[in-house]
Amino acid sequence: MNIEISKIANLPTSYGDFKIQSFKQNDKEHLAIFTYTLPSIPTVRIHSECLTGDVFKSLKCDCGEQLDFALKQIQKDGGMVIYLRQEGRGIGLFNKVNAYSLQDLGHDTIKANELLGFKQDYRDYKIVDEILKHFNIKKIKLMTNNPLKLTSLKHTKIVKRVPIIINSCEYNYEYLETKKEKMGHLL
Ligand SMILES: Nc1nc2c(ncn2[C@@H]2O[C@H](COP(=O)(O)OP(=O)(O)OP(=O)(O)O)[C@@H](O)[C@H]2O)c(=O)[nH]1
Ligand SMILES: [Zn+2]
Repeated sequence: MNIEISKIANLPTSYGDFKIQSFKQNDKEHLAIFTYTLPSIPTVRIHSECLTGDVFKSLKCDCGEQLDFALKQIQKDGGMVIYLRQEGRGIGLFNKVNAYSLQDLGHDTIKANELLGFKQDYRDYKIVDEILKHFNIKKIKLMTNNPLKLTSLKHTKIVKRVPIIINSCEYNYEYLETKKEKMGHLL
């Protein structure tokens, strides 16, 4: 895998002080955001980009609140957010907006993808192993509810799953139900 690795920079945030490093794979510029001190078994959040949720605080999904939860918890416990540029479960922002438009007509998140000719999920997590190897991290506590993520790492041992549960609201209720019933999320 051909990866370009940036220098490390300080990233002071409203959550506290982090460091940031970018890992460039083809045209994707992924990020590791990590605490100054990393425990021997750090808490890691693998977060897939969701511009609408992460930046604009959309209530259609739980991404923004999950990122908020992860940054708070990781600032406290020590660890890393690996921010993967796999917007819309890999279909990209433009297609996700088209999928949202179909969801406005009553289709769920999976059906909307299918109506556009896409599978439900295109993400892959190989780069995560490479990023963790770069930091010499061999064991992690993984913050997720997604069972696919728990089996996605080949070089890193997940010693514990840390649930990341966000309260549902009227706008994301169906999305969370679909994740639980059709995608097997541990909610
Ligand atoms: N195609 C599509 N992508 C979506 C939709 N809602 C959120 N996403 C994307 O889904 C990704 C987040 O996936 P989730 O299933 O919410 O969570 P996860 O990362 O699989 O699992 P957790 O680790 O438990 O959070 C991000 O890339 C979002 O942009 C949607 O309705 N359609
Ligand atoms: Zn989202």
